[in-house]
Amino acid sequence: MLEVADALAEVLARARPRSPQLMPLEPGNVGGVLAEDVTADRDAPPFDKSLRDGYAVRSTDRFDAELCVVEEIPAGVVPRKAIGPGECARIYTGAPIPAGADAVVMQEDTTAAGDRVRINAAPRPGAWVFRRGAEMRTGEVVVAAGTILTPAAIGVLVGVGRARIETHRFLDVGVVATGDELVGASEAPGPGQIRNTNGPMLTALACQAGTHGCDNGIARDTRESLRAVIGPALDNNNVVLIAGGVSAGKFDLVPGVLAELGVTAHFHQVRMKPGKPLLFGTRGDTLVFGLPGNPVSALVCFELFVRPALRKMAGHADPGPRVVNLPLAAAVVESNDRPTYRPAKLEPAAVGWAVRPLDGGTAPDLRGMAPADALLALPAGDARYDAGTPVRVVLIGKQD
Ligand SMILES: Nc1nc2c(c(=O)[nH]1)N[C@H]1C(S)=C(S)[C@@H](COP(=O)(O)OP(=O)(O)OC[C@H]3O[C@@H](n4cnc5c(N)ncnc54)[C@H](O)[C@@H]3O)O[C@H]1N2
Ligand code: MOO
Repeated sequence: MLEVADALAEVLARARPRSPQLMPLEPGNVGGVLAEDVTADRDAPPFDKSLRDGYAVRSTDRFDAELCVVEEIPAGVVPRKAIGPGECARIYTGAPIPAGADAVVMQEDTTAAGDRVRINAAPRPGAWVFRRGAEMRTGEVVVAAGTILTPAAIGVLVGVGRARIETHRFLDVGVVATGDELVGASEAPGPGQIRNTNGPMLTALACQAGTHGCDNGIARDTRESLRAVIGPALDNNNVVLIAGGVSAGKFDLVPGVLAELGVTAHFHQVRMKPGKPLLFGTRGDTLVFGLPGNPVSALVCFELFVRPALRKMAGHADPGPRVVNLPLAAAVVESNDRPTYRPAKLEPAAVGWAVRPLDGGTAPDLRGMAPADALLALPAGDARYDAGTPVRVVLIGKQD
């Protein structure tokens, strides 16, 4: 059986970044990855700019007498007069500094008297002036290829006049839930039935990972039904997530149906708990994950294998998962023959952060997983970990 690290390497080796595409720059690009170097089309700020409401002055002036206010300069207005000795201009935040002036005195540090003003605190040269080009110079690369499109990066791109950018193509991710026992959210489960939580949950995970996640509904535990739902999902998506029907039972038909549909399986089973039955395959460039049906197992497999694959395909240099060492906020007792992942929550500690194990969250217990923002990654074996012990923690959900 494959170890988690080897299984992840196998997945990542087959998850190739998507080709770049010119796209309209929109707020919805947030979380994507820029695929080109973007340069500044002009200096920013484009002129020496006031950072305060106050008076533009000559820092070398004498401030023992009142200065004469020769002009008022709101933001958006071009100054017309140069400031000479004994003169100043009324100026507002964002307005261009007039010629001759080299500093701004905040209005709180002045006493106005008609068209004259007394400066109560002499400024240093350059005080409250944001120099032309201090943020960026014309032609300079301001957002490099590979940069994650944070809201601020989107603002910078808009600031240099970009209406379109090259980014990696969005991924289409199709989700298929399998099982005769499943009914939809609005239906009342009959005897032996449960609601389909995996479909919506995995679709939400795919959307959270910045893809077009699409819930393709429920396939029943027959070859015909599985083929009818999984076949089109394979045709129409870059990644297909199938939940359930991948372990050892008589009705676990997914591996056989995937083979019939032309999917090559690269591994089936990983030494981990939960999530052991995970199947990974490909058909052409399409990645296929046969996720275990237990909802927590499906979620853990998504975080450890699917999210990194989606990140790599979307152009992220670091596919993750992000693993940190943190002290436990409470003791944990674990006994297992496989490396184990348990739901946990990060919390501030006296110094830095700690990780608190959550109750429940075993393979079928999705409720216990719902508040988690991390997984404790505990090695196989019997052990008690006291509060304060550093443990490996996998951060889950959206990281950037
Ligand atoms: N003899 C063995 N039995 C099992 C093994 C094994 O190795 N040998 N593995 C166990 C492990 S570990 C897991 S995890 C499960 C996974 O089984 P499957 O992937 O085949 O999933 P199912 O049997 O279809 O379902 C398991 C469980 O999850 C519920 N389920 C399924 N789909 C959904 C859904 N969309 N929403 C909510 N809940 C769902 C299903 O009703 C079952 O209770 O197998 C163990 N068995
Ligand atoms: O390993 Mo399974 O995924 O525990 O329930």
